[in-house]
Amino acid sequence: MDCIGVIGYGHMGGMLVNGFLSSGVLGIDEVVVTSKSRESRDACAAAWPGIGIARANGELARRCRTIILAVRPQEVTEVLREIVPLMDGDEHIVSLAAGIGLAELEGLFSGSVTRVVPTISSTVGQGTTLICHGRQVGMHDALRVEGLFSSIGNVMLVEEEELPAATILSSCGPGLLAAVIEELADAAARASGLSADRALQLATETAAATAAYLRETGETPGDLIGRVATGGGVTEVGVKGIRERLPEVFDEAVAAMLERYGAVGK
Ligand SMILES: NC(=O)C1=CN([C@@H]2O[C@H](COP(=O)(O)OP(=O)(O)OC[C@H]3O[C@@H](n4cnc5c(N)ncnc54)[C@H](O)[C@@H]3O)[C@@H](O)[C@H]2O)C=CC1
Ligand SMILES: O=C(O)[C@@H]1CCC=N1
Repeated sequence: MDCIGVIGYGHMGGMLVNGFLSSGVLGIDEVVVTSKSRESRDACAAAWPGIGIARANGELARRCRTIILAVRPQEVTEVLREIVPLMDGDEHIVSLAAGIGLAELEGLFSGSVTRVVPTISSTVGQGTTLICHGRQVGMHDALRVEGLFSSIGNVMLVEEEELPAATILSSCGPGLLAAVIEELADAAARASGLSADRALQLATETAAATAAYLRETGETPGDLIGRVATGGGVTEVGVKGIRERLPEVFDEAVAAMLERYGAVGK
């Protein structure tokens, strides 16, 4: 059987297994998992009774044609060196590792390789998975991977040179926006008698509602600000301060992330 193997059952590996099985795109007998930590293997077996848990990465590689590497970037080389000698060569390696390029992956496995960048928001069926196929990937394998990830959210095909910036937006983005939501809520709570819990509840709901508004109306953020900020009113003084200071903050954050992106896994 053409099983899907998932090496690493951490945040991403766990999310993908849950998503693929919950959506029904894969059956329980079509997934094999390995993970270094005993706790995560036990958690997987408990969450999905009957799922294949391989004793070693090599065993998984012998059983599966599509192999998803959901280990940290610094662990990718070790895992590929371990499994490639045991593989036939017609497998499809799907790497989630941020910052590890196709050339590096193809240097370790000369067959079909795809880079995929999921997002934690696919836990709730939202957000966009980025997909970048290597030159060796045939139509059948490409469509299979795109179909798998479509079951947990949107997918976008990207060129490899677009991946760093696209990753920051789509995949790091939930972390960045969560920090913004937290800071906004904390500032409001500090300045008032509103409890921290209620401030966070309001800020979170407002973020979700604002994204829904922009998505559904097609308005730009500038259009929306124009509707909210009554002339001489409250919003405009806040937006003015943010527009003066945020570009520098975000330019620095993006520059730091791009620098780290180029160094991760080295
Ligand atoms: N967390 C995120 O939102 C995103 C992460 N990624 C990428 O996904 C990959 C995984 O990230 P996370 O799930 O956050 O990491 P994590 O640290 O939560 O999970 C890594 C898993 O790999 C296992 N592992 C480590 N060495 C292993 C080995 N030799 N054999 C088998 N299993 C091994 C660990 O036990 C752990 O379960 C990374 O390469 C990351 O760049 C990509 C997009 C988003
Ligand atoms: O922070 C990270 O390195 C991973 C890759 C993209 C999102 N999370």
